[in-house]
Amino acid sequence: MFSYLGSTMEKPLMNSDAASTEFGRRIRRVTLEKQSEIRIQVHHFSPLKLRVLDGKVEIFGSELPPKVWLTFLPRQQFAVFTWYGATIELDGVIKTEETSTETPMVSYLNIHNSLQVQRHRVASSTSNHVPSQGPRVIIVGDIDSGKSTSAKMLLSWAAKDGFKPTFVDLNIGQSSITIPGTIAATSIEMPVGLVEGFPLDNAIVHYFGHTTPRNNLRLYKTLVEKLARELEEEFARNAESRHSGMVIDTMGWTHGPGYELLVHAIRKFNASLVIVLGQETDLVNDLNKSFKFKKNLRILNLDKSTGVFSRGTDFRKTLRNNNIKKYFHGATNHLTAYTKTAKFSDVKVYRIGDFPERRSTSARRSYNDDALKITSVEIGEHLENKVLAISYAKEPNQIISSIVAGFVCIKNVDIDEERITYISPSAAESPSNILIMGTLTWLET
Ligand SMILES: Nc1ncnc2c1ncn2[C@@H]1O[C@H](COP(=O)(O)OP(=O)(O)OP(=O)(O)O)[C@@H](O)[C@H]1O
Repeated sequence: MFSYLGSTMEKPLMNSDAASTEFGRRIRRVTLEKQSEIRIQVHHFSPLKLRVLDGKVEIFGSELPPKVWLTFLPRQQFAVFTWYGATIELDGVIKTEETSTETPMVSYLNIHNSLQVQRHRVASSTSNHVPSQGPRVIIVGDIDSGKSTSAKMLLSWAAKDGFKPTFVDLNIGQSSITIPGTIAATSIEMPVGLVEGFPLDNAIVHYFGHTTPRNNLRLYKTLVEKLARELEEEFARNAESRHSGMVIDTMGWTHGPGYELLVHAIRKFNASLVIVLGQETDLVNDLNKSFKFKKNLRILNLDKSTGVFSRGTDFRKTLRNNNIKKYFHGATNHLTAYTKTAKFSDVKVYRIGDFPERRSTSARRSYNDDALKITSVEIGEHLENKVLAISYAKEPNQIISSIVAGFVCIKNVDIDEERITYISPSAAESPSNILIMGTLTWLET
């Protein structure tokens, strides 16, 4: 399990009096009618505070506590939705805002209700005719079609109703559980945190090391298969998780090799429901053809919410950087990472497969004989700013089959002194000296 996190030092808090003086001046009240939502994009450089004055509201399936001021991060994009009407207060600068009664929430809730019926049926059945497996939902669609958001909703609603579904995150470009470039799963026991996000301490994490599967399609598939087997083993031991099923988030790559990866994931996780988001007639037809003979697989096409934000390349890059920053410094940047040093001889760095260290389309290789080859990497300045995973492998040949304990980021490589300086979120000694290198880098700003 994911152990190498969580003991980071708390930064001293800022004086909050000054903030609260300013705070009173900008408060704005918004009344939401029933089944409507306010869609908000927080300003890029300052946070937003929000509280519920009256009624019940939820953000992507997580209910907000009444009367408590909650802080949302710069750039955060979300919708505050109410089923029966509510009044909220906002304090801070908003980049964009829109209120709408046109939401797909009723259709999402209908899906949740049908999943709950299945969960209750498998949990209470003693009959051999009823499968003991809870629903396995995989959400597919174009980029920015709302896949991660709808996954969050289905998971949070299930957790609120007492189940413990497993969230499987295959979206290496915009990972939700931990840093980008990971293929991971975690059990959801309570609605997903509005700012903190998904629980990390019991997550099963594999490091792919790249933000696009094109760098090594074979490795991507291998790690997906590995994770699927690990979850089957977990479900065999744990009836509660098995009955609760899983919700799988995927990448927005739905054509060519991207489509093959979707089909592969649907098969390996033995999905029972594919939700296709958006106007994707071709994708739905292709999936229907590919799974013509798969019994017990439903393919459902749902509208994409008009509230989903489209995010450009630069914004996505910033989100990836923020995600890595969150790992080292906490969701609200309130933690200080530990700076450590190690002798070259104390660490062993490996790479999986053959990939260009810098981005170059022409040099990309995706499916070759070397795709799963483990090679030792010479320590040098090229490692500066690289994010490396700490593998639980005891030997290099176990690297692909092992999960990772966490990540470090190399800050400096001193060739003369043969020492590296790196940051880590944990004061504890690293559980292993085997590190995995991909193309993921992070430059702290
Ligand atoms: N109804 C909504 N109102 C406001 N913002 C929303 C709404 N639904 C989704 N969003 C925001 O839109 C952005 C894109 O949504 P989401 O991450 O769910 O899409 P995705 O299909 O998973 O994207 P990708 O494939 O690129 O990972 C996110 O920032 C999300 O918080």
